[in-house]
Amino acid sequence: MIPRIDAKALLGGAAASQEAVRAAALEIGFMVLENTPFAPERMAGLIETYRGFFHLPEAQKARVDMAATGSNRGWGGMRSEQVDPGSNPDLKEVFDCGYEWPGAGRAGAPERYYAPNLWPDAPEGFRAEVEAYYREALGFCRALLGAVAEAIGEDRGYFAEKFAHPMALLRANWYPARPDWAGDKDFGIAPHTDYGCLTLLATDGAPGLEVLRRDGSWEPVSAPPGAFVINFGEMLEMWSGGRVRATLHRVRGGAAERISIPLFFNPQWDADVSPKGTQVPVRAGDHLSRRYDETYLHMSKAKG
Ligand SMILES: O=C(O)CCC(=O)C(=O)O
Ligand SMILES: [Fe+2]
Repeated sequence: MIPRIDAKALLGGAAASQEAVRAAALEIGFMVLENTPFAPERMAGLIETYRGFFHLPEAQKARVDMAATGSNRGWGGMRSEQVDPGSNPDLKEVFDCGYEWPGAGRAGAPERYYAPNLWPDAPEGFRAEVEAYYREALGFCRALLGAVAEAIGEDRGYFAEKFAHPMALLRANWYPARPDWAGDKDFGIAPHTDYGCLTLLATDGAPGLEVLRRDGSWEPVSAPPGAFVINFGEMLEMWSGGRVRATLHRVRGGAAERISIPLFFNPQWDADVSPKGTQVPVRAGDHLSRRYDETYLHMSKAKG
């Protein structure tokens, strides 16, 4: 069972909440956070703002198509991403924006990790609302990662100091109703693990997300606006020496459209995410680049 945890109690240091997070991180890889600082109305509004964008005519969305760029900022159309080589490309559209760091080049960071965002001219107010959420969600993720570090027996700052310029990516997923012709290899998002440390996932409350249990069955999980599904990614699994679990999950897609908004909380590009005591460093940027090249089809094509 995926635990449901009170965010206020957790961030206030309540021992029972910490214990629940510890079990979630080390055994399940998923948890639901309730009683968060994000009001349900605000999150429902954000979802409607993204919906307004996804419902625009295709030609208008194409003006911010990431496929015309070498990076992953802006709109990604249907089947533009394949998260599982054994399944077909995903039946979803996405809108991605990320961390902008004007000094990235001077610091030696490759441009792709901190590429400039692309903003559509509609719906009105889209950019301001999304940017405000990005900033606040980033702050919340920082606090949360500190609490997770503590819960698994590390210093609060153990991971946090590698997030000065996080390669954090805010995405909206739009899953239209599952088409009649869809088969066994067609998913809204095929089974995958997330690439980074921690994912803060807001949803419209509709079911759809399923998490792989150890017995091989799939457990549905949902959270209404204002609550979040949290899961842990590949970098945190590596960084913690395999203690924290990055768990497979998927969305098949249903009769009605569905929107989810994950914030992938990734460390800064040059963070070493190898386990303690290993001789060979693993740079966060290299891991992310490899996974991006494998999944965004416009990037794997660009590589030849
Ligand atoms: O839509 C969802 O509930 C999950 C999305 C997801 O797993 C992802 O974007 O990585
Ligand atoms: Fe995911």
